[in-house]
Amino acid sequence: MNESDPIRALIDAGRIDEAVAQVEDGARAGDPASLWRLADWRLFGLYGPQDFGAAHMALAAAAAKGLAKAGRARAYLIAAGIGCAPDFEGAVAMLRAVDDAESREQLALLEVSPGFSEAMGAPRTILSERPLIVRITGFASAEECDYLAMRSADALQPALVVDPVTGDGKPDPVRRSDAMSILALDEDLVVHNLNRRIAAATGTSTRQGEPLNVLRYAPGQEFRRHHDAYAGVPGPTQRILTVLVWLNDGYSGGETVFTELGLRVAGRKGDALVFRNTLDDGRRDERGWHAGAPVGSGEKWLASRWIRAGVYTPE
Ligand SMILES: O=C(O)CCC(=O)C(=O)O
Ligand SMILES: [Fe+2]
Repeated sequence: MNESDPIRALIDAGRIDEAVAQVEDGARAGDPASLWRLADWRLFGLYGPQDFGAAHMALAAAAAKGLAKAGRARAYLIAAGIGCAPDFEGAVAMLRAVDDAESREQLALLEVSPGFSEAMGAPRTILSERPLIVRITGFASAEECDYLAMRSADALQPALVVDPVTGDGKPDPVRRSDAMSILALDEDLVVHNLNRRIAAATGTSTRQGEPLNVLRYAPGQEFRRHHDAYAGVPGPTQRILTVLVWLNDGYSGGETVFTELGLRVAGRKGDALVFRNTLDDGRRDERGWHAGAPVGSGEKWLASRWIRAGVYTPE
């Protein structure tokens, strides 16, 4: 029995109709916690249909009652264009209106982070023409890098690889690091701003990106030689591009090594590496095999985003 959360307790007991009725009654009465729960259910289509409009309305009502996290969540939906046209400036204005400690932190970070258009102006070095491998200097601000590492630290788990047969994640000696993914609805405006920049730098849409991963390699940990694209038939799920953002300095080893090209790249905090995994016809480019070399001393922190040929996060 879940004493602290009676709705959860009803659901766990299989009394779904009662739980739904209580949440709907609470929402109608303007109870912020019920509105928040209803928004979550409508966003994910739990205990009723997926309905982004209803989620927006519930979040707006909860925010009007003073629930700051509802205002922040709605700002993210507006930035990402979930249930509405994307409007980054409108989302920033909404965040400003929320004015709690977390929204102020996000706004301060947005102030010191490169914007969407500045992504195109950052200095680029072409490390390889085919496959295309480009290093972008100063892609992320130091503050953004610290923020990503800080907000991911608690959620880091041993990294998994996708089992090609079952599609499930499983531990594998290929990948020895800790990792976490920032799923779409856990994004905030700071993360979304980075994802927008990644989209701009690769000429893709944010919807093509898989969730941003944050990786932490301890001494001796590595990501052994692998390919980010799938070997099979090209299609919308193919991972056409990868973007890595180095989140820290101060470790030895840990270079990103393109084994077929004899190319070793040592990252600097805030720099990004963009590489194409596929040929023009969408098949895997066999020259794109790569590894994260073992870290010697210190910890290596990295953000990575795999970008698909088609939409990954549907609206
Ligand atoms: O850690 C690295 O340098 C490589 C990471 C990588 O290959 C990936 O995340 O797909
Ligand atoms: Fe990779």
